[in-house]
Amino acid sequence: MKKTVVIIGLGLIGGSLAKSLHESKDNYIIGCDVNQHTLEFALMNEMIDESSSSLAEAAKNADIIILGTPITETIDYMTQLEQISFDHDVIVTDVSSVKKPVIDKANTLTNQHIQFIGGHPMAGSHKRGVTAAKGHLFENAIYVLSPATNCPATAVDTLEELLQNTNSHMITLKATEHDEMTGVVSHFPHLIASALVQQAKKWEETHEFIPKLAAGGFRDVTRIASSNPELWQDIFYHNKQKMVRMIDDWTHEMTALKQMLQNDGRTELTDYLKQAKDYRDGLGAKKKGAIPSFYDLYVDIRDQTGAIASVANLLAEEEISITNIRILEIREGITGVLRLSVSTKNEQLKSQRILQQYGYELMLEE
Ligand SMILES: NC(=O)c1ccc[n+]([C@@H]2O[C@H](COP(=O)([O-])OP(=O)(O)OC[C@H]3O[C@@H](n4cnc5c(N)ncnc54)[C@H](O)[C@@H]3O)[C@@H](O)[C@H]2O)c1
Ligand SMILES: O=C(O)C(=O)C[C@]1(C(=O)O)C=C[C@@H](O)C=C1
Repeated sequence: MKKTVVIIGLGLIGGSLAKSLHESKDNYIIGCDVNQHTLEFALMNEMIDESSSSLAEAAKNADIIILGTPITETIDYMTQLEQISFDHDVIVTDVSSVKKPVIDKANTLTNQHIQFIGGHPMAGSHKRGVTAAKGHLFENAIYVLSPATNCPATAVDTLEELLQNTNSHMITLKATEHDEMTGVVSHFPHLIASALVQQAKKWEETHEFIPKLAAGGFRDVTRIASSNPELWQDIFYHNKQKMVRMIDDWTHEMTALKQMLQNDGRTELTDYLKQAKDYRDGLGAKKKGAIPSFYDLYVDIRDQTGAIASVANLLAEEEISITNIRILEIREGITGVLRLSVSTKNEQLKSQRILQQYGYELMLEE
């Protein structure tokens, strides 16, 4: 029997979920959003079967409700859902980047029909809104689930079954450990990226050529500073204790680096950089466990029309599937670097052989 899935908030994440869930004919998707254009876009692009402006109406018939809204709105919606008289059990999940405040709220709900499971797909982008949504956004990504205290295991099974459509890897984490870990590898880096951009902006006051020198390195490390400011202040706010602790850690780290420089500690500094490099290089090399492997190739390409398509076509002809593609640096008139990711070592080596045959210069990274 078809499952009725209500998605509230059809932006980048809610819209991407709508797209991937709608691909299965087993789901009937009802979309709700404060933005009328978003609903029209979602209907027109067949991301949803029906739109609704009434949460109560839509929720009544739902088997599963997904809150795809910013965290503060998600918590408000949980209060509203609590008031609805359901005549059957309904699974409610969210996609918020911070889990503790959401799970704390879920644990206070007394509506016996609500089975709450916190959710967080670990994929996204600096873009926002329904037009940025992609059906394959969560492919190979980690999807964290954090069930509320009284949530039955059968509800988790049902949600996992639904989310199979996303082709993500689901893992269960406690809210606090989730927030600590995402604090380190997601939230804090966003804060630092914005701080780096602010620093460059200040230096530009006395060095106006700075933006022209901002090449691959600066662009790589600050891409996420282009994310939605309202959304990110909400994430920082809801994870503020962890953020404050990480700012202290960071200050300590910077002080240590400052001392190395002031003391001419070149060996110490090399060791520090080497340790960081080894750890960073090892991130993609996990052979087992929940984190999928990615094998990267860095290909030199020229700044000319069709350069990327040529590389992609050569690999497609050999049925090598590219799991990620990124231009790291292209400057007018000279070569740039294309980073391609594939899923296995074999595919990486095969890609290397094919591209070298066609004269491409490249480098491999595991
Ligand atoms: N952006 C990311 O990379 C990312 C990744 C994983 C999880 N998340 C989480 O996903 C959630 C949504 O983020 P996003 O990036 O999709 O944002 P977004 O701005 O792209 O989408 C939010 C959507 O919610 C709608 N909305 C806002 N308030 C609403 C309300 N009161 N009622 C109904 N609709 C409302 C907006 O109109 C918009 O369509 C956040 O909780 C965020 O923490 C974001
Ligand atoms: O790729 C990006 O731009 C993201 O910021 C995605 C990202 C991340 O930090 O990795 C951002 C927030 C999330 O909650 C999950 C994923």
